[in-house]
Amino acid sequence: MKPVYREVYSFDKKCYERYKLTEDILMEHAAYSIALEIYKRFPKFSKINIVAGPGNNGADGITLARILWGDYIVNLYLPLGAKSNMAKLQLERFLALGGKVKEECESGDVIVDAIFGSGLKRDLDEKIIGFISKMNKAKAFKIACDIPTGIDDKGNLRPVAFKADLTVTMGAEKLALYSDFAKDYVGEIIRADLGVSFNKYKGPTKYHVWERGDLILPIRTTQNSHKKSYGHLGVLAGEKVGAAVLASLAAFNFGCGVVSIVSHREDINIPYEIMHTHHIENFNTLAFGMGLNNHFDDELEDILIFDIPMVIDADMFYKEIIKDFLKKENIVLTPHPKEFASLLKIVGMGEYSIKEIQENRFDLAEEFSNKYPNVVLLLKGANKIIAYKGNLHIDPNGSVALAKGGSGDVLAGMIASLLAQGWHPLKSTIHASLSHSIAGNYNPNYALTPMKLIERIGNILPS
Ligand SMILES: NC(=O)C1=CN([C@@H]2O[C@H](COP(=O)(O)OP(=O)(O)OC[C@H]3O[C@@H](n4cnc5c(N)ncnc54)[C@H](O)[C@@H]3O)[C@@H](O)[C@H]2O)[C@@H](O)CC1
Ligand SMILES: [K+]
Repeated sequence: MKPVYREVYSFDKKCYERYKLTEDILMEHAAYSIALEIYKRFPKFSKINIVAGPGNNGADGITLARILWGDYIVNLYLPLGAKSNMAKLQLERFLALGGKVKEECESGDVIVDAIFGSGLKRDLDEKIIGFISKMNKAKAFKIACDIPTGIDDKGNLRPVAFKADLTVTMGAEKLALYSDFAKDYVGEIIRADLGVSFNKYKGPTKYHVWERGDLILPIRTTQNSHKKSYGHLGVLAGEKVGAAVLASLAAFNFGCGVVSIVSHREDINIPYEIMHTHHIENFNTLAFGMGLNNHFDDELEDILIFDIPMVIDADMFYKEIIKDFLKKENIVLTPHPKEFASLLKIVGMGEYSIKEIQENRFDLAEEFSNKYPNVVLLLKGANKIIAYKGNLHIDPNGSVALAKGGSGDVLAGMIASLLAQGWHPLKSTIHASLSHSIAGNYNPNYALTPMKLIERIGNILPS
């Protein structure tokens, strides 16, 4: 698990005021850390094109040009000139070394984007959009300095962005790098230290990114146990029975001891390993909402009274009674953006389009979590956001292979499975999400079906 931040200005300030470092020292480290990646990856005299902007992101780029000059063929471009004091100073140093500023773009082995960083405040103008589109089309390895130009501090595109293979981010990782929009632009992310260790640089945060190595699986450790030691999950099946079947199979494959489908219908096909009942019985966990429609509407009041963990999904986010479930403990919600919009409307937190939800995912998830601190919210997306007690946990490990009907039912089943096995709701949600993401990295990425995904849950290797 690694910490990420909305902004790092306060940490830079700490470096200046408390640690007595200067902007010059920080910048030297910033540029050197990009140089190091180039030295590691490209032979001397490769052609490095650096496009630098007018501010200090640009100044990082000009500093890099100076460091590489003599070892590489360096082409420096300044489409907007050098305006900040540091940019001017770095340019002076570069020119003193014999460096030249180029006018016409040339092809190269590497393109470094140092146009705008954390100072991006408004949409890019036509000139820069043209530049970025040319840079994106170039057949070169693409490195973004701090953050790809065009991604703002919320992680939104303004309106286009540099498409990096590698982002070297300065000081600490920014939350914006983990927005759904940023996922196609950041490439590999490397953090650069700026003259003090990360431990001395960083501060407390409410934002955490979870990595593959953090995964905990429900490995059984006690031989003297039986099926009920691993919980009995009930999944309510409504109109679309398939959704409940997928959730049930996922839960069973992820370690739950017994899984039952509750359905009022007789005529449904249920896999052999899943039990079938007509009534809610002695379950220790319940999952419902997927494919439900109005099938259990008369019983939701009774379900409210059960004091067991519950995973609530899909159709439940369109029902007023959801408000009462939010008052309970041990509740996990798993909406996709459209369902989240409906949920926010029902609880009186505003009316949002799906686009607005996506542009404000972090803010809205955090706001919801502050209002309902005891509920675990998992907001689906390219990078899943898990919110609990006002903290955000981000799972960026998933892939586009998961963008398919049924993936969400599998995820809900996996979370319910860990709840049934006695795990805390937050821990259940984080590790089910990570497992879902890891199992969902599939080649070819168009061919992952929910049944294959369920099969793969059983093949994740413990780290
Ligand atoms: N503060 C520090 O101590 C350090 C800063 N560093 C670098 O400095 C960067 C931040 O520098 P700046 O604050 O100068 O900001 P930028 O270099 O990102 O932006 C420069 C200026 O461009 C203007 N601008 C914003 N959006 C624009 C748009 N769409 N079109 C045209 N102009 C626009 C703004 O006036 C802004 O101040 C970081 O991203 C990082 O790369 C690093 O050198 C490390 C140390
Ligand atoms: K940049």
